[in-house]
Amino acid sequence: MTTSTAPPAPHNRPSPHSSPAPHGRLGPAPARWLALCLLSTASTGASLLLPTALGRTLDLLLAREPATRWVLSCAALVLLLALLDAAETVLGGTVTARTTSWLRRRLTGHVLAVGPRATARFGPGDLVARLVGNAAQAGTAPAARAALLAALAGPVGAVVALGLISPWLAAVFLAGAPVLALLLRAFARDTRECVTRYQEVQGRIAQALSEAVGGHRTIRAAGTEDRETARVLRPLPELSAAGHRMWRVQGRAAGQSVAIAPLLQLGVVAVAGVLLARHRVTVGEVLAASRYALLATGVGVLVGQLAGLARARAATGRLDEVLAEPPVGYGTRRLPPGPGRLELRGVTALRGGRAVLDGVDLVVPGGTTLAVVGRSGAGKSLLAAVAGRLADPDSGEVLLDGVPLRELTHDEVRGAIGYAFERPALLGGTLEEEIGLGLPSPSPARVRRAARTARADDFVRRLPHGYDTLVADAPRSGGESQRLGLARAFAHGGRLLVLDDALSSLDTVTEARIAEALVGDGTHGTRLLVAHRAATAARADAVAWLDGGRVRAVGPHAELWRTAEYRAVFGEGGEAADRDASNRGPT
Ligand SMILES: Nc1ncnc2c1ncn2[C@@H]1O[C@H](COP(=O)(O)OP(=O)(O)OP(=O)(O)O)[C@@H](O)[C@H]1O
Repeated sequence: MTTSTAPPAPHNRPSPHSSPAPHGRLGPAPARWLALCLLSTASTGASLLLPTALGRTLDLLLAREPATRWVLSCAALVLLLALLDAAETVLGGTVTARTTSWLRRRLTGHVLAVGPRATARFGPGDLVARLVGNAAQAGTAPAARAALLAALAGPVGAVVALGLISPWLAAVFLAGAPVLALLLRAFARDTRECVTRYQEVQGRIAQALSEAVGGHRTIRAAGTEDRETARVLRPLPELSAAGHRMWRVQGRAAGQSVAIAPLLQLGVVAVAGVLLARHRVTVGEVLAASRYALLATGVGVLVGQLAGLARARAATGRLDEVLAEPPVGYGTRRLPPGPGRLELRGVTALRGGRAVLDGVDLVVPGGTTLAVVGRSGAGKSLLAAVAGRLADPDSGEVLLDGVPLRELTHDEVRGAIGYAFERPALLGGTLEEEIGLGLPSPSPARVRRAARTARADDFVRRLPHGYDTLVADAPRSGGESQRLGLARAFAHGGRLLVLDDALSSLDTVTEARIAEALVGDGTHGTRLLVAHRAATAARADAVAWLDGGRVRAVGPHAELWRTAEYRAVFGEGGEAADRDASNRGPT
């Protein structure tokens, strides 16, 4: 069974989910994001006005002049700050939630548009970690960016306000500002590095865990639970190291800012004191200057915002890696009417640097059945995948009724080709929905007819809710699952049906009945069967004998059977040699 994936099609066309361009910096709700920026900036503006208002109030009170208006202004500013803060929290949460949901939708669509190549490159566990954890972190990016803008506006505004009180005050602060700027830059860089590392290790743990969950029977049978736990958790020390480094970086930045910020504040207040003594500023202005100095050196706020943004950006980088994988491209052509003639012309497919299919030429006339046989690893599953455009060849062409599959639209190719696999993936609906999967409007009669042909109708009807039973509530054997997969393929009814080892778990009687129905009634179009049993091959109109990725011979089974090497493919019991069905995963 092929677990591999094809390299990108040489002439990909964009699909609805295809745009690999990284998402916009403003996220999916630019109006809300702008509103958030305005709110944050307004909040910063109000906090910048407050010291001036307080200073002015103090001056008036000291001069025993009426200050009611200014006292009320101060109260209004404090109230405004509280309201803006509440609005910011609500709007920030909304922007984050919308961005996260948008990213998850986009990533899910993209992963499915890329197909098995995405799973092969990242692994299912890591993909889930990116989709769940990293998408949530990346979703905070627009709100974090807005918060950082506002946090930066605070110190900038405070320096301007200091300059308005006295240029000397601004000069004192600006003398020390480069050190603060360098400190923040180094902090942002170091944080990003360790956060990226942290998230990458998390992804590896998730991947190992998903392998362990998928293989729990094997682990239990081998009694290797402890070893497996140790394997899943092996990256923990790396995770811990990255976490500790993150705290060290944060601690160092906080420590350095604690050392520098008070010095700067002290300098500003000292100069303000000198200016007061020389009657160049008022007492109220000294009060305002001391508060502006606090605002200007608000590195603590900036450090927090920067750390949040670094986390969000690192997560965004991990999502962008997935989004950069090109999706499968489709063409614009439709199929002409035809019997379902399948043609492979010089098909070569590389995997792991070697040609798993090597210049395969095959023609399956419309309405006939071709069995593909060969030893394990001969390339049968890859040939089945290429024939139904689940993978693209690296060179050569696959044509259905004379049209290259790559030139067909998505709906045309999926509507024309039905599939059944050794282990069908049943995706969580009712059995009726699962059998009708992919059909625009599957009628109950069509679903039941297909189930009867696949010998699935009996056991489905024995279930308490029959066809309405949810997949999760339908206990089934491997053979019963296969029959549901076959029913799905029969219900599909396209002009080409590809069965990739889809009869292997059936008892011989059931297999014989299904194969007879499939081959005999002529309603299933053209059929390509990957077969391990000699009896299945014998029922086909012709057999393609695959050996080491090449077609060794094509002909009726009875004719090929005269060759000892062909017989050896099926082994003594009539089954293909060297098979190890136990390692195959759901398809
Ligand atoms: N991504 C990959 N990287 C390297 N080799 C791969 C990859 N995918 C598949 N192969 C190899 O390609 C060969 C053909 O695989 P395929 O699944 O088509 O064999 P098969 O004939 O269907 O075997 P079986 O009868 O055991 O199912 C195998 O040797 C397999 O190891």
